[in-house]
Amino acid sequence: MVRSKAWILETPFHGIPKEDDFKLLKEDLNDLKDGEVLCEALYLSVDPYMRSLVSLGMLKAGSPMVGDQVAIITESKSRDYPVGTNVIGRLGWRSHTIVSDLTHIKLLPPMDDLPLSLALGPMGMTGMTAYFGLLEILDPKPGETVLVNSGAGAVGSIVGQIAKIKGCRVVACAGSEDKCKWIKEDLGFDVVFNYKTVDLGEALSEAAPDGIECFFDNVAGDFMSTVFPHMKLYGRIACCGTMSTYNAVGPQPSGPHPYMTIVFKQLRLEGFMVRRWWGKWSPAQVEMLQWIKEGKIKYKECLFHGIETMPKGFISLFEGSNFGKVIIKA
Ligand SMILES: NC(=O)C1=CN([C@@H]2O[C@H](COP(=O)(O)OP(=O)(O)OC[C@H]3O[C@@H](n4cnc5c(N)ncnc54)[C@H](OP(=O)(O)O)[C@@H]3O)[C@@H](O)[C@H]2O)C=CC1
Ligand SMILES: CCCCCC(=O)/C=C/[C@@H]1[C@@H](C/C=C\CCCC(=O)O)[C@@H](O)C[C@H]1O
Repeated sequence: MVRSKAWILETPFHGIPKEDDFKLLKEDLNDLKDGEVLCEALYLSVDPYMRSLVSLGMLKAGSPMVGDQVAIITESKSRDYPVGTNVIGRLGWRSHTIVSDLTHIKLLPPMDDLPLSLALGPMGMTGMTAYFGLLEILDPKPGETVLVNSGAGAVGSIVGQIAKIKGCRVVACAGSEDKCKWIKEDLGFDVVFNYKTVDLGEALSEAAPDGIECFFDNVAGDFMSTVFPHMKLYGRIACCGTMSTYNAVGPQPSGPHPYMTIVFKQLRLEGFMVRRWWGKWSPAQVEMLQWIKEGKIKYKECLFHGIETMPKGFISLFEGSNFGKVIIKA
């Protein structure tokens, strides 16, 4: 008999999630039926969207926490997935899972000798978000200025590096001096500032006196409103996420938004969900693997140890204490 540990949402979040909002349950799993496999989590992902699922009413009190994990098959009654196979799947915040519908798991992308956890970071959902959000939505040209916020995060750090590969000038910001040092010195972004300690408008005027062609926005809210006047004519904005609003309590802030600037500068804003390019993930992963092996894409992981630490890892995303991709090693 296998005992699984599984996190549920006990109390819907109010503001920034708290450890008390979660509850860890223990469940005895049944024996496998024909066609089923038993997955044991190796690495689990925590991501900002999990917070927004509560605001959207998609996660309620008592719901199992959702999310991707890299797992190993430890028991199998399926020929397609023998014992020892590594897989990735949206299996939730749980240590062991019986999978009956095998479309819920997939083989990992080819990763050579890279750590398996990268299938949740640069080789996985966050890396693909950076890849497609930048290349498909913004389509930056060599010499153009690309601005990215949350620049030391899982998505932002990859956005900036791909923009550098494409010959762009990268302006990025992050919320601590350590993060700024990493993205400036190790990742080679051109202009970096700590948005918490500067006047954002002044920092942008200084960083991009001729204006910004491409803005990859992970934050939205006042940050985005402040950026509009610094955009160039026909500037492009990829709306990737809204870190500044996920923990908002009550009605969402309504502005001010410089709408006239959007019209006058003929800006293009486009929201996206990375699954739009699901069919193109494989070649993108091949290119990402190559860039990582060539040292053109560097990555940082913020590792938490033990499934018990999942709420802590998740909360770190909203405290800004994470560096790169937050991963829980089971
Ligand atoms: N559209 C899509 O398909 C996808 C969108 N996303 C979005 O991409 C964004 C980045 O995700 P991800 O890279 O995983 O997360 P990160 O690794 O960037 O972690 C979140 C970071 O956001 C910053 N932050 C936290 N709270 C605030 C706040 N109130 N205002 C401004 N910044 C804040 C912190 O960095 P700092 O120290 O710089 O403040 C924190 O470290 C999110 O908005 C996410 O929802 C992610 C995946 C897919
Ligand atoms: C729901 C707000 C999402 C904010 C941006 C973001 O981080 C998106 C991440 C997606 C995530 C979406 C999960 C559920 C969305 C709601 C249901 C649905 O339409 O499927 C997950 O799919 C990985 C990222 O693509």
